[in-house]
Amino acid sequence: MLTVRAPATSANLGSGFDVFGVALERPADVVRLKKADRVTIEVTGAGSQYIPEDPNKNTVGAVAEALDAPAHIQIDKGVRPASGLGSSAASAAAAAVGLNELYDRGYSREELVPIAAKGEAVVSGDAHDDNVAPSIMGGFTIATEKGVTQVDADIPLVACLPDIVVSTRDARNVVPETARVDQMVETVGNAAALTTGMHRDDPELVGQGMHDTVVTPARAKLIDGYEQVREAALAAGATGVTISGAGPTVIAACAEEDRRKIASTMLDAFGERGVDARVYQTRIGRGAEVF
Ligand SMILES: Nc1ncnc2c1ncn2[C@@H]1O[C@H](COP(=O)(O)OP(=O)(O)O)[C@@H](O)[C@H]1O
Ligand SMILES: N[C@@H](CCOP(=O)(O)O)C(=O)O
Repeated sequence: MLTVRAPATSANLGSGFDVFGVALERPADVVRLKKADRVTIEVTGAGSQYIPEDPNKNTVGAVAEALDAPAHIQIDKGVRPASGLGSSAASAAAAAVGLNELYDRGYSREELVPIAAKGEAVVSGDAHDDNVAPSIMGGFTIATEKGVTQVDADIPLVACLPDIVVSTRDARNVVPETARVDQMVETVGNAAALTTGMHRDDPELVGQGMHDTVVTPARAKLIDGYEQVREAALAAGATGVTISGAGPTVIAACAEEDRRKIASTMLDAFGERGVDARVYQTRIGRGAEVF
């Protein structure tokens, strides 16, 4: 029996749609794996009633198949599904890291990223790597077709999860098919600022780089109160605010000393719209850990 803790992640960070991602210090999924003749899955924890235990429908089933590694897989969800915090990816990342070790397959962390992404294809129809990459490798990741670049960044974050369900599949359907050249120019500038900010552990530069006028405005319509929460967080000192992944979580970058105030301000702003929410005061953290 092997236990793996794989962290929640925040993908996109505004300017890095389908490319950027960060591992969060908390929350996380804890997955226990035992060799078996066939794949069986058991799910407990946050939102487990909405997660299928059928290996053809759970992200870990696709990973076990890709690694030819049948096992009994117990998933204790710390990351609620359809949260924008890489819930489906956290389980897939844990399964990839755990089964690789259990069956001694010898893949590197980077090689496990496309394998774990096969799980994402099961739920969102697309094998995007931007959640599984940071959940497996930790820190800030840039995932492209050429592979993953990883930086051990340290930035304080607030992730505010409203009691709204937005499935990644639905949120991908509202992404505009085209962007203007001026939006492309702005996106390149913001993405470059964010990447430099990650290298320097600079929350100002990271926050500045989270601005996006292409994908975020289209998706904001799916999150009741998004604009109010964003403005409240910025007024409380956040250096940047955007939708985490496909939403509905709203994520803010900040200086350490402002984090607590920003967290309570975001909760209050959702509350004023009559939306219950929970908040994680967190920071960029490590990738999947095996116990
Ligand atoms: N191991 C898993 N953990 C979480 N969700 C899963 C898992 N396997 C399948 N799913 C399904 O994936 C969907 C949630 O994934 P997604 O919409 O990408 O949300 P998130 O942004 O939290 O990853 C739900 O329909 C859920 O039932
Ligand atoms: N790049 C993807 C990321 C989805 O993240 P999730 O945490 O909502 O699953 C997208 O924006 O569609």
